[in-house]
Amino acid sequence: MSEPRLRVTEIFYSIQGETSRVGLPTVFVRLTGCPLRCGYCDTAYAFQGGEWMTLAQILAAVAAYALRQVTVTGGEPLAQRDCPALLTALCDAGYDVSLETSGALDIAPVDKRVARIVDIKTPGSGEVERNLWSNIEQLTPHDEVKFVIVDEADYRWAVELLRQHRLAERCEVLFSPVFGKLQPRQLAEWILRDRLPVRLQVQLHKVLWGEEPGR
Ligand SMILES: C[S@@+](CC[C@H](N)C(=O)[O-])C[C@H]1O[C@@H](n2cnc3c(N)ncnc32)[C@H](O)[C@@H]1O
Ligand SMILES: Nc1nc2[nH]cc(C(=O)O)c2c(=O)[nH]1
Ligand code: SF4
Ligand SMILES: [Mg+2]
Repeated sequence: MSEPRLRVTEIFYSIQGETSRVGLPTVFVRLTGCPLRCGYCDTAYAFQGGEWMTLAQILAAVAAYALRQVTVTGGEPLAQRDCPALLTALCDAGYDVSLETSGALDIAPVDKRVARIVDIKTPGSGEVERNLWSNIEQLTPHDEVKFVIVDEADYRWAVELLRQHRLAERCEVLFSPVFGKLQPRQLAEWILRDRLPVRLQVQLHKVLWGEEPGR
């Protein structure tokens, strides 16, 4: 077998802006390419291009930041064959590793030490038919599911899924408004009204830096 190599758009460090790890200084490895086209995607610059890197090159670039938290994202990281090998190598190197994934690809090959953040694509994303529903049974308390919500119809849809699959009993559940499209305050009011056992999250990095790439 050839040495694992991945196409990488950027490796940078920032304040974690999403998930329950929000606020922690984190190194991000953004892998190139995505088979989905969510209407709201804020990372379309990662669809093409990138640079091929070996595992050793990626590990060296991550190590240079001297942080404990590492997030692998994209694009859609699991669309690259060698992503599971990268995640295992990062765990072996002692990092606290999380993965941001669209929920369209099987999360089973991912190292169990990795916190898998699984986005469930809503109708408003335009990619709802890509959800791989078998991922839900694989979620553990170490993982998180996330709904990125465009409008009230998306909200209602997410609440229905939450109840149907008892998601809050499986793992942390995140509800996040699409930036610039749904007011965080509106989503907060709905969550409070319905007494939902979910965590509201806004993208903290956009509060801090706006929509700058590499943040
Ligand atoms: C850029 S994606 C990369 C990982 C993977 N492709 C996914 O969709 O989960 C990282 C996260 O950003 C979210 N996201 C993308 N654009 C957004 C926006 N405009 N507002 C809020 N969240 C957004 C996605 O839904 C996803 O949860
Ligand atoms: N600061 C910051 N935090 C993030 N958490 C998840 C991100 C992502 O793009 O997946 C992200 C990102 O792009 N920037
Ligand atoms: S799956 Fe993620 S990277 Fe791909 S288009 Fe949707 S939000 Fe963007
Ligand atoms: Mg982002």
